Amino acid sequence: MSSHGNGAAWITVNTSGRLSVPPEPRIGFIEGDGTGPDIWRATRIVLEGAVEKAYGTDRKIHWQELLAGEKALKETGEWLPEETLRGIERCVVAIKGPLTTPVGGGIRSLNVTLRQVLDLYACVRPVRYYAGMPSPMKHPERVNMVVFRENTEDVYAGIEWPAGSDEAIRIARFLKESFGVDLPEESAVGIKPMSRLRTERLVRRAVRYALDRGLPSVTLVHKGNIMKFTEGAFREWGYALASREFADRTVSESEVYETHGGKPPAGRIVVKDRIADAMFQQALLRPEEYHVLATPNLNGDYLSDALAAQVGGLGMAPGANIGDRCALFEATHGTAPKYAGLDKVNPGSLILSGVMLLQHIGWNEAADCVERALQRTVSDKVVTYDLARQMEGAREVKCSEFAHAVVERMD
Ligand SMILES: NC(=O)C1=CN([C@@H]2O[C@H](COP(=O)(O)OP(=O)(O)OC[C@H]3O[C@@H](n4cnc5c(N)ncnc54)[C@H](OP(=O)(O)O)[C@@H]3O)[C@@H](O)[C@H]2O)C=CC1
Ligand SMILES: O=C(O)CCC(=O)C(=O)O
Ligand SMILES: [Mg+2]
Repeated sequence: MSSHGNGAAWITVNTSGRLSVPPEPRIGFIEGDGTGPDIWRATRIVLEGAVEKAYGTDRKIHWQELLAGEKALKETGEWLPEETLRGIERCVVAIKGPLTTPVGGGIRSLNVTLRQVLDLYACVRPVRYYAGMPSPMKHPERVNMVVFRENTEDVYAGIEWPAGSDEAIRIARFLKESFGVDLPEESAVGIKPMSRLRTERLVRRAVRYALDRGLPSVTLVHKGNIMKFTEGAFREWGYALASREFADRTVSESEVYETHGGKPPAGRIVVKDRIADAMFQQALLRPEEYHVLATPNLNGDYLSDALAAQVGGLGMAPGANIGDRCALFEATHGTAPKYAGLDKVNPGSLILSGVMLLQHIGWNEAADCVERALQRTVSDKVVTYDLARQMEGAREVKCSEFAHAVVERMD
């Protein structure tokens, strides 16, 4: 990893996770596959524009390129070089474009590997409405939720074997002999591990997030009626954690009705739970009742794209993978391969992930500058194809032109 720039310095993090950010931090970036290079170029223009606008020459980001995905394979022969993992740890804060994962076979997800290896256990995906965005909802402005998705276990742990493999046959035999469980012939087998400690640290982060921001509720989203000992346990562990560690700051929804006459006591957030299928319809019909959602990995993946669609689509859906030490910011969407290299897709999601990065390092003036300018750009109906096709009277611009339009609107 090269380092350059006279004042460039590393961000450091203490044992309680507090960052110390120099005026000219080195921040890692992975360009990504598919449309990644297009949206990264656009994002960089916007973030640099905002830092300059907010701080003049007093602050500056020194970007450190880290290789992953197709570019890494081409340049190093590896999909995810060790140097990249060490680079993210060294930088403490990094941002990435999307990386391709083949369906069915081939390499396992590099995105998931990054989260697991670096223990970035909370996938945080805020979903909010920017005025003027097209939406299939009557009241998209009522959607304002933050998804906290467990990022390291569940069916994403990658413990699975193909139908007919020696391992799948041995597991089927073991299940039959030990537990009398019959699997249909030629069954593929996957394992869904969900642990108490990993559930607790995710829910703890979600509750703290709600408390820090004065948000009214945290909802545990699970499929515990069917998967009783995994998703059902997520619910139980989540409630237990909230009442044990945040006893005087939280109240469960059932207590609200049973002992508080339907009104939560002042200063307490309500912890509630919803079964995942019901949560999708609640998000459409009663979104204003939900603020922070804490959920296992698979539910969180599905929910993030669905919620994004409610406020304008995957083009404006940011995210962060956060651990106790490092944070890696990335859009909710993938590589959108059919648009690769066309300078066409919406860089909004990665730009807003950059806003989350700026907030994470405490550069709130620059973060606000981007958000204001982005809002103005959308309000002026200067948008990429995805929004233009849903808007009356929009001016469709390319990905790079959108970035310049945002910078022009900075104050
Ligand atoms: N974190 C990551 O790096 C992720 C990686 N992936 C990977 O990405 C690859 C492609 O996945 P796929 O299922 O096609 O999902 P994608 O999210 O890449 O794309 C699906 C559709 O969403 C819309 N879309 C996505 N990004 C944008 C954008 N920036 N601006 C506007 N519209 C956008 C496009 O819709 P339309 O066709 O209507 O224009 C696109 O065809 C897979 O290999 C997958 O594994 C997927 C998710 C996350
Ligand atoms: O890793 C991938 O390719 C897909 C991951 C994904 O969809 C997500 O994290 O939202
Ligand atoms: Mg996804």
